[in-house]
Formats: sequence, structure tokens, C-alpha cells
Amino acid sequence: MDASLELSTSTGNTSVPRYRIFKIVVIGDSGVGKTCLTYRFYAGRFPNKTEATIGVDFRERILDIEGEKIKIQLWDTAGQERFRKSMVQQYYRNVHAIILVFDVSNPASFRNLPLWLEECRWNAQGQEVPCILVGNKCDLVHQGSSVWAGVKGEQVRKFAEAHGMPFYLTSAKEPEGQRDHVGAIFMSLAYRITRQRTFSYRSEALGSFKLPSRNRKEKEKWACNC
Ligand SMILES: Nc1nc2c(ncn2[C@@H]2O[C@H](COP(=O)(O)OP(=O)(O)OP(=O)(O)O)[C@@H](O)[C@H]2O)c(=O)[nH]1
Repeated sequence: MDASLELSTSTGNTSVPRYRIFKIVVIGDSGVGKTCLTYRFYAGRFPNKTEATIGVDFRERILDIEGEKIKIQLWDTAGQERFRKSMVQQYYRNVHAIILVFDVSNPASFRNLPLWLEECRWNAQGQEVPCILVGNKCDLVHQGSSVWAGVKGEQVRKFAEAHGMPFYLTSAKEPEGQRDHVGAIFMSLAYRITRQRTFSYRSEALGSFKLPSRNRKEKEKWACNC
């Protein structure tokens, strides 16, 4: 599990931007809103139109975390089996965090979460990868209710707890002008993964960071039993 350093070629005295790069993979059933969530974070707005993702789409954003510029590389993966099967191993290679998405208005997308975790577990090959759970499309349901069109809030909380995952409800479609909840979720995840202070760092030009084995408390909070 390596976070690579990016070096752009330098000429003369031009300073060389160096970023730690963090790969975040977004998974979940087709249609839950993975593209819209990643686009919202990348472009700051809901996309006008989306089509089913084929394989994977990449979106990158440079963030300033406590004075350090880092690059977040989002892998928006296909939810449809036929568009992902040949690529699955690539998704999980050197991943730093996983965002597992379901649609709060679609109970089937919640019921399928164990299958996604099974895929993580199978492909992460023993690595413990930080994982968060995101229930999207809150704009479609009455949020004051404990039942979201069939997905019970209590069930979701228990599922997240059982797998040691932080859990967020949001909407990629939340009208602009309101507080950017989607942005806050991504920023908080970026902050947490960059705070893994015990990364080991090889200082060669294209060196890498290695995720450490975390202490028990940290593991309980972040590992998704992948
Ligand atoms: N109301 C509402 N609709 C949303 C939201 N997020 C996504 N959608 C809609 O849901 C549909 C599917 O969204 P996508 O982002 O393409 O879903 P996906 O998970 O990337 O789908 P695949 O690429 O097939 O895996 C689109 O019609 C979006 O406009 C949301 O927060 N609220």
C-alpha cells in the first residue's frame, strides 16, 4: 500500500511541486450516485448528466491539509458487474481508503453492502484499508424519519458499527448554496488518511509511503474488515 510522491519535471530554478498522492476508491451498486458524489467533490456541483461508468473514471483534486498540498485521486468505479469484472484487482491496488456508497431510497443497495465488503476483503489481501459508509440521495426521503423508503436508520447504524466504519448521510444533489456536506465528508477522510503519522517514507525521488499497521483503537475505528 504505497502513496507515491509526484514530481513534475523541473527546469532551471523552478521549484518542483511534490505531493503525496492518496488513492480513494468509491464502490457500491450501480445508480447509487458514485459519479455524482465524486463529481460534486471535484467540481463543486451536481453534474448535469451522468451515464453508467464503464471500468473506472478518475477525478483528482489538490487539497491543502494543514499547510501540506496533497493530491486526492478518486477512483469512481463501475457499479455494474459487466463493466467492472476485468478491472477489480486494479481498483484495490495500493488503495488508501474506500468509500462504500448506498442509496437511502433503494433498500437493495443497502442489502448488497456485504457483497461489496466481501469484494474488498478478497482483493485487499489482508491489508486493512480505512473505509467509510455513505448513504446518498437524502434529498429523496424524509430525513426526520428513522425509515428511509425501506432502509431503516437503526439497521444502517448497526451495520456501520459492526464493521467499524464511520457513517454519513448526504445528498450529491443538495442544492448549491447550502453547506457543502459532500465536500466535508471527503475533506474529513482526506484529513484522516494524511494524519496517519506513522507512514514510513522513503525519500528517493519517486519514493513511497507505506501504511503502518495501526494501533488497535485506530483499527477499530477505521478498518472495514476488508
Ligand atoms: N435525487 C438524487 N439523485 C441522485 C443523487 N446522486 C445521484 N443521483 C442520480 O442517480 C442516478 C445515478 O447516478 P450516478 O452517479 O451515475 O450513479 P453511479 O453509482 O455512479 O452508477 P454506475 O456508474 O452505474 O455505477 C443519476 O440519474 C443521478 O442524477 C442524489 O444525491 N439525489
